Amino acid sequence: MARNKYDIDEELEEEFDFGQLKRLAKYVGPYKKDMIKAIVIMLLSSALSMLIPRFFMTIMDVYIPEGNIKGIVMLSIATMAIVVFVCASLKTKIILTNRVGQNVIYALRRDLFVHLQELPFSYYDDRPHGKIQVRVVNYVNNLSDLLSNGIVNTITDLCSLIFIILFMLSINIKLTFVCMCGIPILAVLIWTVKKKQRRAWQIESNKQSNLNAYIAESLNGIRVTQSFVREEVNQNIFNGLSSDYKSAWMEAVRYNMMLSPIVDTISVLTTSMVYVLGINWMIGGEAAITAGVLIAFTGYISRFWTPITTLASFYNSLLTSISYLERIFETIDEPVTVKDEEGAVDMPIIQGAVEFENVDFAYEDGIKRLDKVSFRANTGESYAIVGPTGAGKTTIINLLSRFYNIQSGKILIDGIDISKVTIRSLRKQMGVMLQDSFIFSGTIMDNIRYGNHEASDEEVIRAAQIVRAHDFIMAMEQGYSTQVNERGSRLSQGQRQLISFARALLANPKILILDEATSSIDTETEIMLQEGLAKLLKGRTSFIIAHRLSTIKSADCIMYIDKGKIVEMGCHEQLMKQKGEYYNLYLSQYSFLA
Ligand SMILES: Nc1ncnc2c1ncn2[C@@H]1O[C@H](COP(=O)(O)OP(=O)(O)OP(=O)(O)O)[C@@H](O)[C@H]1O
Repeated sequence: MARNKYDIDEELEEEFDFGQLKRLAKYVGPYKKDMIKAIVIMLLSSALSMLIPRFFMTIMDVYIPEGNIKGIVMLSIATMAIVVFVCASLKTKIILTNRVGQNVIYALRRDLFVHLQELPFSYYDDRPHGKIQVRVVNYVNNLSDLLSNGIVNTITDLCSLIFIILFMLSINIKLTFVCMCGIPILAVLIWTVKKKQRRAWQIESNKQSNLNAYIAESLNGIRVTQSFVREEVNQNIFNGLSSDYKSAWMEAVRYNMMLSPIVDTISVLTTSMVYVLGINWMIGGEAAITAGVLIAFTGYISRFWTPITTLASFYNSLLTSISYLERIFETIDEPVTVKDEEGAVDMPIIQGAVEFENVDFAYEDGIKRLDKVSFRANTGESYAIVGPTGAGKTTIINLLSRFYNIQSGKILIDGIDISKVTIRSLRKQMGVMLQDSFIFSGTIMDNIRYGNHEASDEEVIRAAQIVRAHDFIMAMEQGYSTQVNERGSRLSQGQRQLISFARALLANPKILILDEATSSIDTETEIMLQEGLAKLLKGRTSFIIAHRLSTIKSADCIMYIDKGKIVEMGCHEQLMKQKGEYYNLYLSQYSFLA
């Protein structure tokens, strides 16, 4: 039930939020020393390189007329030494800034991932996974340039600009003002496109997110796509999203591209003005303007526009990055709605008594999926939950593990309200096998051990034996060390279920929850599995959801759920005598025996 589908854009923030940059600065904080080192080295190199045009001026106006060869050689050597120093400092800066950039990206990505691990089911119910993934991978990557070069370059370029202006002023004030007269024009142009440019990058990030969401969805559903021969339809949807992304990117880049030619044009115009006016003033007999002054000025003008061009491109990448940062921090700020309450204590060792007291629950506001559900499950007994599709069976067990918060009522384990204990201590004592028997990439041994990472190989094998998975695992080329793919595409559906079953058992839980655990397992294996389970379930409270009633006939108690309410409750014999909903369901499955 995705509120935010691949073809629905995410909301865009109106205002340019400088707070995002402040937050980013906190990530850079730990690497202050490296940043300062890089800035100092670059400032030094920039200050030294400012001397070069001055050297040329001295050579032209003083040493050449004087015929001072020694002076010319000395200044040439000094120029070469400065060039070597500039190259070495550039290399050091690249190493330092890349280190800082990559460390910050690492920390941001880590925080995102850690937070994503904490977000409740409801967050994932509402979003396509592709839109989440694009934030962790692409958006964070896109910050790389801003972080690795942007910050240091901006500071050093700003300082260089100040140095250059000071040096130019010290040579000739009039020519300096001629050179600077293009800056207000540039500032007005940047200000004019700023809003549109920012919006264009926000739209680009939205379109990228949509495309990613669709790719992820299509890959997950590729089997269904191919079996229903939907490739062409999907191709059209993909083309649409891809071309939206392309157009959004072109539009955003158009603004970025505008800046560089504008800077170049202004730079060429002001440089020409410096030459034309400078030469005119020199010919007109202005003593302060000599050939050396004009040559030195030429050197400074080219340097003057270089930092302005880099600052302009930094401004571009800042606008791009802000739109990504907004999404990244939005995810990190997403509230963890299912979390430990203040003062929550660890759940003591669970005995297994479970009680629902008038529990109401809705996934979406106003649509109740459980309505005043109340029942009591005794320690060590097995409870089956049956009922029509969509009745609320999975919802009940989702609430027992506190995957969602309930709206009203109470859920108690051993008399303790589960909302008052830490989630970790609660879930660690439960063995849950969800309908989705997810298999992770890795070995079969790793997959079973997911239920308890401290379990020994023997314990893993023992769990697999109980659920009758051992034989098929041993028949595979490398037994428990066989590599399986994500989602377990090398395994049959039944084999995947057996592996997740073993995983749930390995947690050695006091409360075991099985949601359609055996729906894809053949009857013969299931009968064998039931024998093993009967022994294993002793002393544990279990909740078993099953559509196949043979699986749950022997449960101590069966609850029949319909439309979010418990309609009937009792053991198989009692419910059969009652001749109600359970009886009808049973007859519908076994009428051939009658
Ligand atoms: N994440 C969700 N967001 C919104 N509605 C949901 C969500 N999950 C389930 N529902 C709705 O809640 C109701 C109960 O769903 P639930 O999964 O508990 O049914 P179930 O009895 O386990 O069904 P089945 O036998 O098909 O597994 C259904 O109507 C379903 O559409």
